[in-house]
Amino acid sequence: MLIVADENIPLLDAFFGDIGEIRRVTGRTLSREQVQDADILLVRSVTRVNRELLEGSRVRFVGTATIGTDHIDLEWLQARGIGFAAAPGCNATSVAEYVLSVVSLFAERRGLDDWTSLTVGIVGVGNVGGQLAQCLERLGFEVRLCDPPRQEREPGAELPFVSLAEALECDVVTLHTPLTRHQPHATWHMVSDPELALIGADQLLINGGRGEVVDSEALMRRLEQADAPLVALDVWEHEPGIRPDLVDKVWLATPHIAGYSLEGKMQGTEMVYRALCQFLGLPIRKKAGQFLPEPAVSKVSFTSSAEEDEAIRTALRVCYDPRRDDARLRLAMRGNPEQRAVAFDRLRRDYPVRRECSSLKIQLKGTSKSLQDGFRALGCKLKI
Ligand SMILES: NC(=O)C1=CN([C@@H]2O[C@H](COP(=O)(O)OP(=O)(O)OC[C@H]3O[C@@H](n4cnc5c(N)ncnc54)[C@H](O)[C@@H]3O)[C@@H](O)[C@H]2O)C=CC1
Ligand SMILES: O=C(O)C(=O)[C@H](O)COP(=O)(O)O
Repeated sequence: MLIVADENIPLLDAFFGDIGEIRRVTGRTLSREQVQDADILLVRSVTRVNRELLEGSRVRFVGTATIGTDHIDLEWLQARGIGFAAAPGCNATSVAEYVLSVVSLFAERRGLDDWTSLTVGIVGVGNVGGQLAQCLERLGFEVRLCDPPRQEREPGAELPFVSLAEALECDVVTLHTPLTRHQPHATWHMVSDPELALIGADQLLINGGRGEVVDSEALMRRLEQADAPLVALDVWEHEPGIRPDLVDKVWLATPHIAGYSLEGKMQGTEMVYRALCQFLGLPIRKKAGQFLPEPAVSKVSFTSSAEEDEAIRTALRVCYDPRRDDARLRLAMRGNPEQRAVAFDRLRRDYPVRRECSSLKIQLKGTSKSLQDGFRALGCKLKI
């Protein structure tokens, strides 16, 4: 059995080595010829999987080790009877930690002692938005949730949903919707001139979903105005050929790596492995956890002198500080368009190991219950 797989999927040999022969390919440039004789195709978000790629091939199962599926023509796969699996929720914790870290930097920039005084509007309350909301609420933030499809599906739900306009009133607005083009709730360019006009200079807009959810022409126009909001973009229209002038204008610019914790990537591989085993009728013998290495930083201690917010933010940034990715992306924006696109993908391919807060043991001596609860909200292991 031939498995054609994106070389950026971690642990390919460990998970799939005894299922078939693996041919590693560059996901961005995968061609019909490379996939023609494959039985199984494993991709990440950069490969468009559709009729143009697969017509006439032997492929009978496609797996994407990602949450998003906007790069896959699901209808065509279904019509052809080709098996499919994605990895819902695999890197939701990683994205939530990215957002928390960005919010912590924003609070510092605003000179806030208490970062939980910020209100946070979450647009798209699925695996990522839901996990983020839960964590923020446990930390003491006021959170507003906007998810019209869920609001319709769950009319009697306990969760109070708000409109997009109401979410846009929050100090921080963070986008976690999939990219969709079908009405009534299409997200393509969901945030354009009218929506951007609703957020002002003391607010922060984060996009951790898909680049095309925000109209980048409109965003450029808004960022040229004196009362423009701060913007943190992890995802961009037209990746990898993103606009350097937009990178210049946004406050925090990262190369679509919010979900790039090692745990998140490895879980993505495991989920596709499990689905493939089911598809082929094979026993499931492996788990991502068995391959997780020891983290570089495993323990952090705080004493009774620790200031609560400060301690939480320190631990968060031990795991992930987006400023390093921001600096690297800005450097990568030198050169001509082709060089910039290559540099964008290289940053993602050669991404350093990043671990989630759950990899961190927090030692607390004489600290308050609320600080302990804060670390629990982050998923850290506690030693009290
Ligand atoms: N930046 C990154 O590295 C990553 C980005 N993503 C992106 O984040 C997206 C969300 O991920 P999950 O939460 O796991 O997906 P999910 O499918 O669990 O949740 C998405 C939520 O968005 C809601 N939604 C759909 N249309 C909406 C609209 N017009 N307005 C408001 N809400 C709407 C849905 O009802 C759903 O509850 C993915 O589809 C993917 O595109 C995911 C992982 C990593
Ligand atoms: O899971 C998703 O959806 C994502 O956006 C991934 O984190 C993107 O990673 P790549 O598939 O582009 O490596």
